Amino acid sequence: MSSERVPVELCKGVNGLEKVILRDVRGSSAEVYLYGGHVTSWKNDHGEELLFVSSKAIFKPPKAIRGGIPICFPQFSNLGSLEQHGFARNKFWSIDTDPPPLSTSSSSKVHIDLILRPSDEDMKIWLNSYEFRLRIALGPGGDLTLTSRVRNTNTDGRPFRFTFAYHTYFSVSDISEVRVEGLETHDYLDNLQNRERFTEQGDAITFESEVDKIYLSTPTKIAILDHEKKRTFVIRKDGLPDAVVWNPWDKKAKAMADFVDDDYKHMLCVEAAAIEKPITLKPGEEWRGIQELSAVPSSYCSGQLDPQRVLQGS
Ligand SMILES: O=P(O)(O)OC[C@H]1O[C@@H](O)[C@H](O)[C@@H](O)[C@@H]1O
Repeated sequence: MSSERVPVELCKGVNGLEKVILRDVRGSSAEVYLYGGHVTSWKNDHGEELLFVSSKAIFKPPKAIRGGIPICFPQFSNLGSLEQHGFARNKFWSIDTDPPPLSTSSSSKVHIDLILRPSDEDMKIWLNSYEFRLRIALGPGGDLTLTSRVRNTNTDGRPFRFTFAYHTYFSVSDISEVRVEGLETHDYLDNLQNRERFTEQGDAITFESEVDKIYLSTPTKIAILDHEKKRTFVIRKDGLPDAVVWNPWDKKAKAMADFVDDDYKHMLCVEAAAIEKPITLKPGEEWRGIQELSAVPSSYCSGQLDPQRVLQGS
């Protein structure tokens, strides 16, 4: 069998870091680095890359990889005493060879299960014992599903709390041509204005300057319409009420060492998250957060993209 057709392959990526390649028979694929449990590539069956990863991304611990899907856990942003976005994105995860069964359709798809457990050193920083299981599954239509299961394994009866985000960087043709549907009329905390609370207008979200907002209690479906590419990303989420929308724009882009000055034009982060109400788990309890991504050709209606068909369709 040629290596092209192996559905799950463990190999070396940038700087010799281990990565897993998932390949579906129809041609779509995904790549996951064990460093960070970090998805760095998701391609459709035409081989087109759907995620953004900066050409200046630093694939070297302890820096998180700039792009793809970093996992923010157990802290989103600086909302706590841990490092920015928590530590999961710069830990080495392991392949979970015997995960507890997941009663979802992902078992029949090409998938890989990863696990993160704290080392003794880690437990000095976050004083909790946990098991974080991450399944990455690629469907026959090219859809990519990430399922996180976090279990409290503290032996002294203590509960713990955490916040979480799938910090997904979508690849877009030109940020000025992009609209996000599904967040209009929802409340958000503006990270650029001391996290003050506002209500979004009734129109789709478009981009002409830096955006860094945490939308609260959002619908389970959000669409990103890329007018120029005639492509729509659909995000379906479960267990993740909030959604962060981030684009650093030109000034912040220049200030980031692992980002090309123009990169902001070609990416948009829409992050399925649990932030406003942190998740609390007692020992033995488990939380699940699921994000399913699909990319579909956009349909047109009187020259306009027709997001309703995407949002209301199955
Ligand atoms: O540079 P980092 O740590 O990957 O964070 C990138 C951005 O991540 C977003 O989720 C935050 O809302 C932003 O405030 C932050 O700047």
